[in-house]
Parts: sequence; C-alpha cells; structure tokens
Amino acid sequence: MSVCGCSFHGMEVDKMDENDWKYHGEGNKSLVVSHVQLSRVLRLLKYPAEDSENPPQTAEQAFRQIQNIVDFSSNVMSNLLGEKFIHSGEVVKLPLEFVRQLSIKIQHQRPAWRCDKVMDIYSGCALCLPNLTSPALHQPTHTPPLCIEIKPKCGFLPSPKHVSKDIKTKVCRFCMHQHYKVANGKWKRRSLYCPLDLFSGNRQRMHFAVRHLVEEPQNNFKIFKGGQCIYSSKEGSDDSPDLNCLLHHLRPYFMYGNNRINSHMTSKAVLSDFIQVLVNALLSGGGGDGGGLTDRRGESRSFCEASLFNKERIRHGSQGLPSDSVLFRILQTQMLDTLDIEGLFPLYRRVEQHLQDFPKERSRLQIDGPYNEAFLEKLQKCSSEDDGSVEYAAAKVHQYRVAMTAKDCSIMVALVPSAEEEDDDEGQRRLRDFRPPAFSCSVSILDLDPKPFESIPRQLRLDQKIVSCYLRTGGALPKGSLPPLPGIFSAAEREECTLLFHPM
Ligand SMILES: O=P(O)(O)O[C@@H]1[C@@H](OP(=O)(O)O)[C@H](OP(=O)(O)O)[C@H](O)[C@H](OP(=O)(O)O)[C@H]1OP(=O)(O)O
Ligand SMILES: Nc1ncnc2c1ncn2[C@@H]1O[C@H](COP(=O)(O)OP(=O)(O)OP(=O)(O)O)[C@@H](O)[C@H]1O
Repeated sequence: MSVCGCSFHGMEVDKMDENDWKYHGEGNKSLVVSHVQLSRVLRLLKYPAEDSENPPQTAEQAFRQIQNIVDFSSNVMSNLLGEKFIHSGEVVKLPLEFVRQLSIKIQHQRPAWRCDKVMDIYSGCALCLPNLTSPALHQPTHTPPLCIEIKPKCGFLPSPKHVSKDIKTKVCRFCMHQHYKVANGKWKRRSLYCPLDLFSGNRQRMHFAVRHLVEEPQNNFKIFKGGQCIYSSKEGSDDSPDLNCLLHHLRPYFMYGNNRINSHMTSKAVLSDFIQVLVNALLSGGGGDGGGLTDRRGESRSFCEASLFNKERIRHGSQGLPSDSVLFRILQTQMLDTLDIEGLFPLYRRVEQHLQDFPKERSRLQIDGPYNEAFLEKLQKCSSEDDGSVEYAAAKVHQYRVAMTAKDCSIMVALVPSAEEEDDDEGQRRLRDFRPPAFSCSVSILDLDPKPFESIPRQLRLDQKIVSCYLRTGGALPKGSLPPLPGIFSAAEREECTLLFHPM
C-alpha cells in the first residue's frame, strides 16, 4: 500500500494534481482515470448516487474492499487464468482534496447513463494499475499501439442436467440476454455477436464473432489508439459507431497487408486484416504447447442455435483453443460453474441458512475472503459428490462466484506495430506487400473483482427474466432492433455468413 507522504510509480502522493489525470472510462462499479504522461491508471470505487451525502462504507471498509480485489486477483484469479495475463495493481491512499477536485474535473465527461452512481470521494482509496491501453513498452516516436478491449461473456451452454428450461441448452445466455436488453431499452439494437463463436478456437467462427463485435460493440468491444478510445458504442445514442472513422484510423496500420488492389486496400481488406491480427493474438499463448485441445464443453455445448454462423461453412474443422491462450483459460474458469445458477441456488440457500444460525461461521467459510491460498484450495479441492455439508455448499458457491468473475472480465489486446513494419524503404515495402502486417502483441485480463455472495439471488432472478422474455417473444424482436448493415458488410454476406477469412 502507498499512503500520503509516500510515492508510487514516481508520483509523490502529497503532490498529486488533478490536472495530471484525465477521465478514461467506467463500468458499473468503478471509474478509471489515466495519467497524462505515465502509463498508469487509478481505479476508484463508485457508490449509488443516493448515497453520495452519506458514504455506504467507512474509509477502512473501502480500503479492505480494494485490498480484497487485489488479493482475489493475485491469489485466486491469477492462479486460474495464468499470471502472465494478470496485473493486480496496488491499493493507494490519496489526499481527499485531490480526489474531490478530480471528481469535479471529470464529471462532465461521464456518460449520463452511468451517473446513477457517483465516484467515491470520501475514502481516498483507489487501485493503481498499469495503463493497459497505452503500454509503456512502446516508443512514443513510433506509431501508437492499438489496444482492443473485449468483454467476451459466457462461452458455453449449461449442462441439461441442471436446467429447467430446455432453451438454455440450445441458445446461449448472451444471445438470450440481448433480447431482454433490447426489450428493456438498455440497447437500441441487438448485437449479433455470439460468445460461443469467439470461444470456438475455429478461426472462421472467431472472425465472424469479432465482425459482429465491430458492428455493434455495446459494452463488449472498444478500440484505443495511443491510450485514447477511438471506437465504442455511445450508450443511449441511436447512432451506430462510425465505422468509416475507424477505418481511417486502422488503414495506416495495415498498408502492407496481402489484400492490396493496385496499391489501394479496400475497406473490407483493412477490416479483415485487423480482425485476423486480433484473432491471432487471442489464439496466441506467449509460449507453451499451443496445441489445439478438445475442450470440455463437447460439441453440443459449444454451438448456440441463435448464432448466425452457418456450421456447414466450416472449412477448416474445429481446431479448439490452444491450452495456453487467454480464451482457453477464461473458458476453463467460467466452467467452474458446473451446476448453473439453478443447480447452485439450493446450495447457496444451505450456506445462507447456516449463516443465519451461526453468523460467526462467515469468517471460517471465507464468505467475504480473505482471498488467499486457503480460499483457492477450497474451491479447487471441492469434492464431486454432495455430502450434504455446508463446506461442500460453500465450496460450490465459491466456484460459482469465481466463474461469475470470469464471465464478466475483459480482455485487453495491445498491438504494437513492429519497428521493421514502420521502416519506409520502398524496396523493402514491396517485398512485404504480400504478407500480413507484423505486430508484437500482449494480452491482459482486467476487471477481476470478486462477486459478492449476496449477488446470487439476483443472478437467479435475472436468469428467470431473461429466459421467460426469450420464450415469450420466441426470439422475435421489435422492428429496427437488428443492427443496420453498414456499407462494409453486405446483406449477402450476413445471410450466407461468408467470411472475410484469409488463412495465414
Ligand atoms: O449479470 P450480467 O451478465 O448482466 O453482467 C453484469 C454486466 O452486465 P452486461 O450484461 O455485461 O451488460 C454489468 O455491466 P454493465 O454495467 O452493463 O456495463 C456489470 O459488469 C455487472 O457486474 P457488477 O455487478 O458491476 O460487478 C455484471 O453483473 P454480474 O452478473 O457479473 O454480477
Ligand atoms: N488497467 C487499465 N488500463 C486501461 N484501461 C482500464 C484499466 N482498467 C480499466 N480500464 C478501462 O476502464 C473501464 C472500466 O473499468 P472496469 O471494467 O474495471 O470497471 P467496472 O466498473 O469493474 O466494470 P463492470 O461494469 O464490468 O463492473 C474498462 O472498460 C477499461 O476501458
């Protein structure tokens, strides 16, 4: 921990100046500001706006909450997902005046739909992390890195053993949830992205999935260039994000690809090369065996009937995800949810009842942490048979909560153009014209916060609402809720599910 009077990453805490920081982004429970020069961000907690006068927790509790996030990330999630992808950060204690000024400074940049919550200006606690959208490794004089943030969501179908509605074994949670979100006005248009395609390990399906993320990013897809967000969905807006503007940004990075027509790359080709590079990064593992593995989902649990991808069109078989890839690790962790919320809920109730009878057991069962090796061991060594004990039930709840975190995390892929690619020699360039662009890439996982024990009943209610909405509407949506077809994706392409796919 760093406190007033100390320094962290070259910043003297007592001399913190809000003008050195700018608004970077936010989610449902935290707000992120980035340093204007250093590659660091501060992640601050948010509270419901009605609590703004009266913070819901003390400074010590806020500190503990952030320390829990660090411990959960470094002792639990890092072990399951792979250390190389994780940056757990450190808790810092900031001067209250700095935090207050910062909150005023950034307020007008916050999206209106997120303003039902306010930034915590009372505790002075924050999480300091590397800025993953502006990696320190790149040289400022060179072309800025492109960073792509993907919130992939759940990549498998639950087992039929535990679910009461057959539809849950056919259509994935994300695709059903899209109908519910559009029906409730959270988004104007439905995303045609399907996580099961992204997690398939099959390049065609992955390409198809990313294309739909580009088309309708919602909160699942953002692109940053040199630390600035250049492409995302504008929440509450009727407009689609500006694809032409994105292409304008991307074109210089893909000038030397293999799709040039008379020295000019078509927009399609730029986008296709971009997606191909991104898919490669998602499949890369940074060492390890890299071999395709048959995943534990099995054929029937890895295809979603709502996906528009046409199975018949798979040209290169189903490769499976390399075991050292970020997607494989996330999927394995998501699959710690073996019972589905419906099978888990009775076990949650068993723990809840036990805690009502013996409140002091909360600490022994590590319901709110500490998130240490013992916690990890509990969930990893959980027996496969229910012996009726509260320990078994608590271990399954721990597993479920870890899986929830993995279903809600985001991946950041940083693409740094290779120095060689930037050299401007015409002869060299001609030689390179027919091979794909080179980038060095690094892959990280963010937002690995523990999900509270108390969030489980809400999960069950939401699951029921999503399924009944889907069954009620029969998967039908109000007119106009499908994404428009931007010029770059022709109607024929969508219908036939033809892909802009170029084997490496
Ligand atoms: O329940 P879900 O699947 O809708 O996920 C929630 C996310 O909604 P999404 O569907 O991704 O738009 C939601 O994201 P948004 O606020 O919609 O951007 C949060 O990530 C939420 O997590 P938490 O409660 O803030 O810890 C997420 O809640 P958890 O279920 O992970 O607790
Ligand atoms: N280390 C980081 N470097 C760069 N950008 C970051 C970093 N951490 C978070 N961000 C940005 O800030 C946004 C919000 O952060 P985060 O997803 O952690 O918030 P959250 O409130 O936990 O989200 P959720 O809605 O999923 O609960 C992210 O989508 C990402 O764009």
